[in-house]
Amino acid sequence: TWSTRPQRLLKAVQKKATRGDPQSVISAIDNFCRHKEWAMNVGDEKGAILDCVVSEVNPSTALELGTYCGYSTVRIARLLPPETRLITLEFNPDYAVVARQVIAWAGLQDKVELVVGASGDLIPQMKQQFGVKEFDFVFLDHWKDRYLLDIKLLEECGLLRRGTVLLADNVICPGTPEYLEYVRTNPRYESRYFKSHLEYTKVEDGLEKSIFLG
Ligand SMILES: CCc1ncnc2c1ncn2[C@@H]1O[C@H](/C=C/CNC(=O)c2cc(-c3ccc(F)cc3)cc(O)c2O)[C@@H](O)[C@H]1O
Ligand SMILES: [Mg+2]
Repeated sequence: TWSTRPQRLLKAVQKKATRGDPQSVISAIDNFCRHKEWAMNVGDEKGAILDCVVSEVNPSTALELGTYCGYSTVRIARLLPPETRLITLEFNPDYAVVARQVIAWAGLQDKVELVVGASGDLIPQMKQQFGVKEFDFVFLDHWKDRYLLDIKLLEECGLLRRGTVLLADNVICPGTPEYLEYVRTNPRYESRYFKSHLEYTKVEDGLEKSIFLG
């Protein structure tokens, strides 16, 4: 039976990275995607911007929409202080199986709660089932036509507070026009574009950082 790209990415991590060393996991994935097979991880260039924003926010509770192979999960979780946690939502069980092993290889499983399911179903459960009061930071990197729906849902569920930072990947490529329009025109958000490139390419892409004003 043929392996999938996420399974081949995981093999590269287990071969090249050191257990318990998140940076070596990040480097192994970036090398695999740059030299072997492109994959839709946020990558090293946009990843450095992600690192800066996460470090600046220093979130107690963070949410990631779209785990995929766990690359950005590792990038975020490695920066979180003890007793803080990252909840990451992934609806493809096969991707979740790979991501759990990538996160474990990095030694970050105690900081990360990977939940298998659709964001639209899981976000309304965050308070009751997952004991979340509110999120300090949200990274959006799932289906691009879900970004706007899901931040409206987060608003409705009272999961955003004054100062919550939303960081959205791929606002140029593949693009998230409705989301961009909303966060840039809605007075309840203060938005800023970080110009970068599509992971592992020279194509323009960028991250949109939006602060919820309450
Ligand atoms: C139902 C809501 C919901 N709930 C929970 N999990 C969900 C979900 N909807 C999706 N997922 C999971 O998230 C991941 C999908 C991510 C989607 N990402 C891109 O499409 C993308 C594409 C390019 C690109 C491709 C080709 C090009 F030529 C250029 C650019 C670059 C990028 O950085 C990209 O992120 C998968 O794990 C899904 O299972
Ligand atoms: Mg992306």
